[in-house]
Amino acid sequence: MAKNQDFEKDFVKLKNVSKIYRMGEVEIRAVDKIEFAIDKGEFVVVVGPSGAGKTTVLNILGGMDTVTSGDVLVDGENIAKYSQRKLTGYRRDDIGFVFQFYNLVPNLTAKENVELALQICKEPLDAVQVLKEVGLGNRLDNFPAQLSGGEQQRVSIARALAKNPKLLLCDEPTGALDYQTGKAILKLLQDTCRQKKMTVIVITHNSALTPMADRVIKIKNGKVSKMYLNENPEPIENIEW
Ligand SMILES: Nc1ncnc2c1ncn2[C@@H]1O[C@H](COP(=O)(O)OP(=O)(O)OP(=O)(O)O)[C@@H](O)[C@H]1O
Repeated sequence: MAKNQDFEKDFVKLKNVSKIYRMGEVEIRAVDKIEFAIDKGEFVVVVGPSGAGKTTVLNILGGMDTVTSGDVLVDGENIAKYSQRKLTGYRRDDIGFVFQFYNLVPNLTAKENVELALQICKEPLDAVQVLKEVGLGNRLDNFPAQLSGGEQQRVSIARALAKNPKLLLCDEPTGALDYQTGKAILKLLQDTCRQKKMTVIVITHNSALTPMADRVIKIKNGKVSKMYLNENPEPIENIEW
């Protein structure tokens, strides 16, 4: 992968970021002075046990949650210092989110689900074009209930990609899918990263998936326990788990 150009380095950078939830007397450090950086166009896998803080980190990066302290730099902007109003714009224009459950609107077709999301963002791509790219060119007018789980997840990925986001954030995107379908979705995410030079961050609890990533970030107890780069990331097809 052609990297190491200065402008692509540290596209995302978390500096000394903490997120503390206070529940009465109890203090939960979901994220504890975490630090890491990601270059532009990388395919990143975030792994760690349940409760390690993975979702909290992703939600902070996506502007869905705020930090207790620390700095969150995305494309040179410190979003930790954003007002609520600026964060709303950031979520709308700069972030594509893919969740375990697809969150499609049941009474809208695949095409309408994507178009709906595009109504609120600044520089959207063409909904039909993106649906074709994710392999759904012949399912544009189907409702979610007429699509398989994998196809519904493709719609939700198209919905996120059509926003032309700076970051594509995926929280357990294959959690509700069977093995083969999950693999196909991960392949789509890896291919998208390569073809669109999109920065893609995928959370998983499955450490067998780490060879597919350019960068692996292991999180434990709200901190990075290990981070490394794979010189030669494996195509998903070659990974078995
Ligand atoms: N809104 C909240 N209020 C209180 N505690 C929270 C809240 N959100 C998360 N936590 C706590 O913060 C810690 C980290 O949670 P988080 O969901 O980020 O972990 P995770 O690594 O994504 O886990 P999982 O793989 O199970 O989803 C957990 O102990 C969790 O209970």
